[in-house]
Amino acid sequence: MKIKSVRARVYEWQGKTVPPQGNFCSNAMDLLYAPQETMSTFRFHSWTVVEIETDDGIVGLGNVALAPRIAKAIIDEYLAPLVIGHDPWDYEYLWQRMYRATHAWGRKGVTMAAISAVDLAIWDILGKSVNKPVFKLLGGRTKERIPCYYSKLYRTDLKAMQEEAQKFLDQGFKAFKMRFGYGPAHLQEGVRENLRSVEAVREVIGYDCDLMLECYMGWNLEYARRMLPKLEKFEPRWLEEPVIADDIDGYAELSRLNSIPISGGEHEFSLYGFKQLLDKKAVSVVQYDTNRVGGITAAHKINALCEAFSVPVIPHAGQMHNYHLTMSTLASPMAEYFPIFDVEVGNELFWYIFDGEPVAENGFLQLRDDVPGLGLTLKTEYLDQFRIVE
Ligand SMILES: O=C(O)C(=O)C[C@@H](O)CO
Ligand SMILES: [Mg+2]
Repeated sequence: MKIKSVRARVYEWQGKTVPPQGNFCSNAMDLLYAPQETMSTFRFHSWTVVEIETDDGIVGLGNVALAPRIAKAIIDEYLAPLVIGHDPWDYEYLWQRMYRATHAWGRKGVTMAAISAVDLAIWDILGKSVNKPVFKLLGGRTKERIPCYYSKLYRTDLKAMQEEAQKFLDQGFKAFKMRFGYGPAHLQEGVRENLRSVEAVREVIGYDCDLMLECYMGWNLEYARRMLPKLEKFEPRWLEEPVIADDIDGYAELSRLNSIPISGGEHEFSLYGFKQLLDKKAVSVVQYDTNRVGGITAAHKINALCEAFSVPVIPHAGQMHNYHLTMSTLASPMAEYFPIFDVEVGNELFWYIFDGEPVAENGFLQLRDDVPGLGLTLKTEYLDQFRIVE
């Protein structure tokens, strides 16, 4: 079997968009002085879809959601020629070809995300070629089904957040992730607002459920140091990305305080990036995303590393490309789950592009044994609401 063609297309959402409310999520731009801009950078309304076809007619599907037009250009210009004509079963060799050929200017960020998309499509081909779901090629079923946590609860008014939490508590979720709306620029008033929001959500879900707190890199080390003791009483399962991804020493320092488990990794890349995080004991939970970190070839290795460090892997975003690794990895106890909503920030966009994503039931996800590959197909229902860049 040989790879015959690689096609990368960008799906750009043109349909109805719900404007995010309030200070919906702190983020790295918050430390700058123009707050209206900080929110406008926070959108993920397009996606790159990669289809790789083999000479025996199998089509594998991969995807990447970081800087989609740039990712497409990297795939078209650099990565496709490196894999065309090769046997997809030589996936490690192909991965190293892509990684090493782009190493001078790639390594992290959008290049690694583009490599991830090609690698995902290759793994989809492998599964389809032997009629097995990808998780069966990675170690098989380590759990009957995958526990997942509800991930939305953007910072709007507290009543609305409470109603949202109640609705999904009633649907059987036992774990929730909420977003902080405020950071250092919002001074003491923002500190109070942040605490109020956690209190409001805890009031609804109680203390028998897990609660995760997302900063999305919108704090700094000093602010995080001040916030940790104030948050302890709410018993968070983890505090996520309190500082920018490059401040690994900052993560390590916060982790050493032994106050609240610190999580991170959704903006880290490659086996080496995670080795650094683990060596420095920077995080208590690893959150790579397979469509950023280097695809399944890289994520599978990172899982082994995390197992050896006894650090759980709970990938960013959920979605099929991550669920197969979670299912096949004992070190991965749970998945993130973006619920189906109208398009807002864009975390929900994959529901509009793909068919085959499992819907959570009572806080659990199931993968089917009888669907080969990654289990996704392209949806046609919303096609007229996307601009497709060929
Ligand atoms: O789901 C997460 O962990 C994210 O960081 C998603 C991002 O959109 C912030 O909510
Ligand atoms: Mg996050």
